[in-house]
Amino acid sequence: MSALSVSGLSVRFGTHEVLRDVALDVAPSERVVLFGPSGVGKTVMLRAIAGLEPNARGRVLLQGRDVSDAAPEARHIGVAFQNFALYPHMSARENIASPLRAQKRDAAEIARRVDAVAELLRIGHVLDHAPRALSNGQKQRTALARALVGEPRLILFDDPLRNVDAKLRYEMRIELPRLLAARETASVYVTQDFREAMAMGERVAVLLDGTIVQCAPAAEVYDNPATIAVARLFGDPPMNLIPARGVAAGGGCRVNVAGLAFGFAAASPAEPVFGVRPEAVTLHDVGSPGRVPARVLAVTPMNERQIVLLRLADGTELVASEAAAPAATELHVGIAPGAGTLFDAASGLAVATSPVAEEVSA
Ligand SMILES: Nc1ncnc2c1ncn2[C@@H]1O[C@H](COP(=O)(O)OP(=O)(O)OP(=O)(O)O)[C@@H](O)[C@H]1O
Repeated sequence: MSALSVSGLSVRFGTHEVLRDVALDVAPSERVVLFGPSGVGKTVMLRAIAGLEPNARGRVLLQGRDVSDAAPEARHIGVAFQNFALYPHMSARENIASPLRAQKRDAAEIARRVDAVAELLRIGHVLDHAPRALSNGQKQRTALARALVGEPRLILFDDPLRNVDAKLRYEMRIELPRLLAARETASVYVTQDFREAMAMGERVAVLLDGTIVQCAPAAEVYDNPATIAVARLFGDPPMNLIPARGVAAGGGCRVNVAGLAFGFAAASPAEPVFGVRPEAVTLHDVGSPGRVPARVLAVTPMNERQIVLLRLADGTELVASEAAAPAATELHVGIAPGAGTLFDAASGLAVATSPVAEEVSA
């Protein structure tokens, strides 16, 4: 039975429809990332699941139990927000204990569980501090401890690492999935950072224009984005999107992309666009069939990689991601075998993946 099952979720503020008939299922212990650009409705969706959004319509089931009309405290969901949301007048210990007090647990049990979760998150030594006397990292850990302490079956994370430094973010990307797995806790984790989505989510749900346009394992969203909009958002540098020409061939189509040709097992859309990740663009010193001449326009270092901007003979610009900067400025470009997605510019949808490279006929 799903840890969380959302269906028909709609939220409207006046004439602004933020969410439209959204559905999402989260399996027990599963980590799902809710990914999307700023203002798309990620926080609104979490608030609706938690019972904090009065404008929400639709059904929310937790372990099969319909909580659509239940008050937030009756849902037993852990929540961690990006701004920590600690009570300023309470110590870290009292903050962490607050969900247990709301559940009317006895004092001995509260003390035991707070100590255990504080030890897990390495904040045992600051439990008596007020939030203003905690570092940002300690505040974040206190907020996480509060979300975990009631041992909820589901935790909602609203971009919890947005306001913390790079070191803590890195630590938490490793620690948090371990912690959630050890406690068999399902989670919905909001972020607009695709790297965080890749690190935190077993599946990524991409929210755009009021609906979830793709919900799939993180690597699949990266390799095979369902729409051009997802391809533009998910990845940095983003996928190359190159207008192409397509003709029917065999049972599928043959697509010409800046002097290269690929066969896809689908009919050609009227306005084909060939998408390819920068990592799948290969650079070579010598030409051969399946390669086209290119000139290096710029090389920019990015996270240990070199981002190479290229111009092909027909004027197409393409980005490659390389381990080292190319030595020459005139070189030859190919596409890794099987890489590439065919999109339809008219609908914005992906229509085929896994192309077969073909010889270019004159
Ligand atoms: N109470 C409200 N009344 C009116 N509009 C609201 C209300 N709450 C949210 N909105 C609007 O709903 C939209 C979605 O907001 P939301 O905070 O969910 O975005 P988000 O995807 O979480 O963005 P970010 O990543 O920047 O946090 C925004 O346009 C916001 O202005």
